Amino acid sequence: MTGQTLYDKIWDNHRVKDYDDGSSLLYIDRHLVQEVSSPQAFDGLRERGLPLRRPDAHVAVADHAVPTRLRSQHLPGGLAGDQISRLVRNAREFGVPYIPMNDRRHGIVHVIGPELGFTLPGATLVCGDSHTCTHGAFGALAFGIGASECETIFATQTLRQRKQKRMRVTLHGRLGTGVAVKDIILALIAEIGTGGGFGHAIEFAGPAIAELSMEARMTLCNMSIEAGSRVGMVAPDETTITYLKGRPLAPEGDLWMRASAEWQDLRTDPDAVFDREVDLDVSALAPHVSWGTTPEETLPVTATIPDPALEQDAGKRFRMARSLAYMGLEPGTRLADVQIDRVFIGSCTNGRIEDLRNAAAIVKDRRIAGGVVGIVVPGSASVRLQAEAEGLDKVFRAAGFEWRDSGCSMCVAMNDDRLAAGERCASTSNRNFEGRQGQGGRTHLMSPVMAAAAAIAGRLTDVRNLAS
Ligand SMILES: CC(C)[C@H](C(=O)O)[C@@H](O)C(=O)O
Ligand code: SF4
Repeated sequence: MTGQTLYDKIWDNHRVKDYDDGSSLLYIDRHLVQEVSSPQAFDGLRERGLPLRRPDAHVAVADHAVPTRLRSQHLPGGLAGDQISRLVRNAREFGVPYIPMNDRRHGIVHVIGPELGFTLPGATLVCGDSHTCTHGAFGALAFGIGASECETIFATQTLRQRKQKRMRVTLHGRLGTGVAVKDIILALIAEIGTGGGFGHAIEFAGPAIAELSMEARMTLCNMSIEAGSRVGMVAPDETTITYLKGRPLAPEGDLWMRASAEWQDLRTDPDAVFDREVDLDVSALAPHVSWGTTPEETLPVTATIPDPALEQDAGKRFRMARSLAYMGLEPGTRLADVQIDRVFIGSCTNGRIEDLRNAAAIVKDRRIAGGVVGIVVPGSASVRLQAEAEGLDKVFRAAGFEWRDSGCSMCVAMNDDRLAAGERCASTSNRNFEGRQGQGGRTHLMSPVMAAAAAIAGRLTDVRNLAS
């Protein structure tokens, strides 16, 4: 028998029973609950008169709909306000631990799970949100689920799942100056496509991973879903254990000693076989920006906008032309000549402390270009407070950025922060489809340092020309 992968091991540890059709019932250790995907699940429980199987296995927080501008005690109006107040009511009624909007622990689900030590290696963790793959950075088996599945978890703490195929992405080499882990994942998606990881659980491995911080690993795993894979994981190591030690919900004392020793051994066996292997040398990577309306439509910032007329594949040609029309771009234009109106630094992809430190280092003692509006939205209150303690808020403000409260903000047009039609945004988020940041809004995905550089230049620009 060949060895097992990290994914196989966690899967087996949580398998309650197998079904004839090849699927299995998995025990789910943790469930994060947000305001957009949970109302239906709570309604379902109410209708069926079911209690929660394990209230302590859940944490609820409102992140998509919360306002980020000078938050007061008041809820926003409309759908956003309704979603938040429903979550508050549901959490109270069903006994789910709830983190209020103005709490020091508030933030985007995928930022606070790790911060609280709610996300742990070897655990199964789910959330009614596709970017739940972020938590795989800790060596957890984490994936997004649908609203009806949230109800199943609430009621039974189990979920019937079909096992994914195994895929390993091995990263070699060292990132150059000004090149970020966001560039790795954008380059990977450009290469394998938005369907490249479909049906597979990705494990990111290789020498380049060992050097990455937890923040960077989370950025990488966060965008696995943009490559079509619901699962992206990294085996736990010293970096993981150092990050988790002393977190509010992490084990303590003897339990910590035992758990951390087990986590050290939680890795893919050397003789394990993957269904698909991809290798990427990160040393030669340039900073990337997306030019189209899928994360796959991404190029090095040094490139020019591609010409659909040169594309052989008819379907692809059509999609490219459509993307360019929506984005208001002409083939042959240098990416570095594309003017921008807005800059968004934040989201569960790049709203962590390291992201803000890196972006602040670029904007320090510089000014945002005239006419550009930039907002910095920490992924959590804890990130905001840490950044403020380090004076990063002052650096951003002095450069002309708005400094906001935690939330999903302009990553998704479900709150007050959104683009107007035709506005072009340099964004550190993860999705760029039509209307994602507001109807008619145009998104260019990039790393925090690239977004910071774009703010200063007033156009897409190669951060390596700014960094001194
Ligand atoms: C609204 C929510 C359920 C959605 C998701 O599933 O990911 C959102 O977070 C997103 O990033 O598109
Ligand atoms: S920050 Fe964006 S990607 Fe992340 S959970 Fe919120 S809306 Fe989804």
